[in-house]
Amino acid sequence: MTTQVFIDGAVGTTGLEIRDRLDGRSEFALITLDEAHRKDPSARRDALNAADVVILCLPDDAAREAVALIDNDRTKVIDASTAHRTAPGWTYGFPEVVGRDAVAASSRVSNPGCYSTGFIALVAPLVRAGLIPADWPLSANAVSGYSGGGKAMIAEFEDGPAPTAWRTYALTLAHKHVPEMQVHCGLVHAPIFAPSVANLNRGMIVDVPLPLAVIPGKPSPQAIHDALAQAYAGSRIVKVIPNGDETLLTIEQVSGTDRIELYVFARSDGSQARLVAAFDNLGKGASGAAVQNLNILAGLDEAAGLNL
Ligand SMILES: NC(=O)C1=CN([C@@H]2O[C@H](COP(=O)(O)OP(=O)(O)OC[C@H]3O[C@@H](n4cnc5c(N)ncnc54)[C@H](OP(=O)(O)O)[C@@H]3O)[C@@H](O)[C@H]2O)C=CC1
Ligand SMILES: CC(=O)N[C@@H](CCC(=O)OP(=O)(O)O)C(=O)O
Repeated sequence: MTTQVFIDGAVGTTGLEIRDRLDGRSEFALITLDEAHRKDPSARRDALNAADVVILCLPDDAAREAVALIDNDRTKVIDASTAHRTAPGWTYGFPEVVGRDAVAASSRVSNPGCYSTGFIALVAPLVRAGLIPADWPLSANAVSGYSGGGKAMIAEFEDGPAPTAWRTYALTLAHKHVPEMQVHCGLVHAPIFAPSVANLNRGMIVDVPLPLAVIPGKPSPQAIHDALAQAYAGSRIVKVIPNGDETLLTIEQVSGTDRIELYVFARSDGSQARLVAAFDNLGKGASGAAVQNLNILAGLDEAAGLNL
């Protein structure tokens, strides 16, 4: 059976990447709107209600509006925006963390934020395993390619005058991804989150420092690594990289892919560790994750069409 899919926001950064991944896939038929109608609420209402699955690649307000335009109980929604990531009635679309069955059974799936994907991949299994106490004061540093800011930021870096090489932001410590990080890791306190953007198109590294020697129970780096390896055993998308002799990790090694690599780097005495997630903000951080969720909603192999 062919699944009818409508991407609302199909010519934006995330939407175009989803179209690329669906190209040539006979399991899906795309409902499209031409340039004159792609923002027309009436045309969008028709397309939204004709689809079996809609993928919202829109700013938050437009995503809420799109959901309100759906007036049947058959159309399923995958929302790539921040609008519904902690909303009641929505399933957080991180199958490796919430369970594939939970996503498969849902008609409202919120696609995780890019930074949140890295943080939650690293932290959620460790809180669940009791290796990080739920009330531990966590922090995270991160760097993103500029495509993470969508068309406007791409234009700023590629067409604007003298773009910066690197900048940090969210200096009020209230980045929009913090609530979903806290909720989906089950943390008592919001993590301190320090994102930055570099002058490269795509790619993302999220880095969580852990002072193991002062955490109750003093978990060892090996125990942390083993808990992550166990949580993602068998996943073709979330890869826990065995401890090796890496002395460098580059953002380029994962950009252009839909996988996420998790690392545990530690001092030789085991007193401190850095948990690091490396992935593509437009891959597992957005469009790759949306296609994975679409595959699940359609009852297909979750990794079909992904670049792993
Ligand atoms: N880029 C990334 O790495 C990630 C993005 N996201 C999220 O995905 C969503 C899309 O982001 P992104 O693709 O980067 O953004 P873009 O700005 O690149 O694309 C958004 C698209 O939505 C269109 N649009 C805006 N308002 C409406 C409307 N009312 N009706 C129909 N179309 C509309 C825009 O039109 P126009 O072309 O005319 O501007 C644009 O094409 C956002 O919520 C973003 O936060 C999530 C994870 C990662
Ligand atoms: C570099 C950059 O600006 N990144 C964006 C996050 C991109 C993203 O993933 O946002 P959502 O998933 O929440 O829509 C930001 O920090 O706002």
